[in-house]
Amino acid sequence: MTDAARIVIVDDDRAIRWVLERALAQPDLQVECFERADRALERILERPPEVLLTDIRMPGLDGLDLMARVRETYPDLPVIVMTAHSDLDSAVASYQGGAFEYLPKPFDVDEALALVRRAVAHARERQSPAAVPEGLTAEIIGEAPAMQEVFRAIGRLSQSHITVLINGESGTGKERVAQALHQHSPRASHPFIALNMAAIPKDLMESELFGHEKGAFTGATAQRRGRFEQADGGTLFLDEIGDMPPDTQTRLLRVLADGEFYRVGGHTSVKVDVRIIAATHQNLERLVEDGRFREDLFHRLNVIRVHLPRLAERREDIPRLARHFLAEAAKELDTETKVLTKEAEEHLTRLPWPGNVRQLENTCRWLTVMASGREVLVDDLPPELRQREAGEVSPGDWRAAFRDWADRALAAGHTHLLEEAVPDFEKILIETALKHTGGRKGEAAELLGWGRNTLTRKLKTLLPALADD
Ligand SMILES: Nc1ncnc2c1ncn2[C@@H]1O[C@H](COP(=O)(O)OP(=O)(O)OP(=O)(O)O)[C@@H](O)[C@H]1O
Repeated sequence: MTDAARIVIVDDDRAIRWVLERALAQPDLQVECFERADRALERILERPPEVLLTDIRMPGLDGLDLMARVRETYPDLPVIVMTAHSDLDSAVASYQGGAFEYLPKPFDVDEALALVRRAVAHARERQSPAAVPEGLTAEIIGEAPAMQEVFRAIGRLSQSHITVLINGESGTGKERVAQALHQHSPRASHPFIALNMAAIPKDLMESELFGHEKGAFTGATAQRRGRFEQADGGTLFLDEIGDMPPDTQTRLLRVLADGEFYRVGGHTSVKVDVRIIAATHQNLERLVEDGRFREDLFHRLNVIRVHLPRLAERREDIPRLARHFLAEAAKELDTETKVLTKEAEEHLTRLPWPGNVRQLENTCRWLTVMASGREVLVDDLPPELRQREAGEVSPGDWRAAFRDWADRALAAGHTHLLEEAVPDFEKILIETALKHTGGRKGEAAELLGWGRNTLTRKLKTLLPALADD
């Protein structure tokens, strides 16, 4: 078993500290409470915990200052903020890019415990490579020929500082390969910093990459080092590079050419030595053709290309990957490791896996929690995976695709998702029902389970071309 995870709690309210200390009194957690943020900061700098839980409003150093200070030294330390909603925006802005969770007050103790456990798992997954023995963070499973090709590339590139562009669908392991490239490079003892372009609001991107000076914009209360500076001597992994806005592309190109840049609002240039590994699931050539990605930047990044195959193109790896993820999930949840029956393993091997390795990993985590016995049967699989054979579209597929859409939309900063999704959802059902009834609306309403009047009303707003006037 791994050591107990250390959690630091900061709140000036004694009652909250008391409740949390009891809620988190678990064998796998070790809690330290602080009434004042300055004391907590001293402790954190002396010995960083796995997770920090902090209130925002406190006398003296407040939660925002505390996060800013912690972030300078431990940019990836997961922070859980306990606060009323009104303070959330400033909290997010001050910890932008770091792992961040939000626990609205008043909270439920089970919810707090679940959130802390998730943050611990996250912290352990992302522990800085420098602190973890080599090989452990980037173990890549792959015996399929397509993966052997990837390993050969990692080997060939191991002594180099060259820029690499990794291509592959979401969840195929691009970040993992980037980590492996870093760990097997001469830069291994320096930081590996990962940044996902799709997850950062556009207006914060430049400050995230290049840092800012105090007073550069509203909210810039202190000077901040950007990811480029943090990665000095090491590797900067730019995920979803296709989502980088044009202005930032221009700036990045200049940095790559000159090796120096200015912090936002700064007048002194900063010199860095950073290796770039970029990744995308998009077709960058097409983005260049469409004028959405700078051609010169594309050529700078596209020096060596590594392609990660979809999981469905390396099915032979599925059993080993599944065993590995089941063992990992058991360790993480401190429970026994589930074992797949031959039938379940064969079934998993035939599925289409649109979410690739990440979907398989999540499925294994799900099974570890949900399967009733130690042996996993086909019937234990989540319902949407039970029936599905490769290439066949089952009624459950849309849920996975839909979940994926919601994930991406949120990661890209969309809000009001229901307003976006519900009309499309209804439109698709109406169109399909009408197709089945040859356009007869009364019957279509029945198929949908609506009254005729409801359908008429919906058609007017959603599909005016089909509405009666
Ligand atoms: N070959 C592999 N062996 C073991 N674990 C893997 C492998 N490939 C991927 N994983 C795991 O699967 C998950 C998804 O991988 P990763 O985050 O690297 O994918 P990605 O292609 O960067 O995804 P995205 O484009 O969505 O960010 C991670 O938890 C990673 O550790």
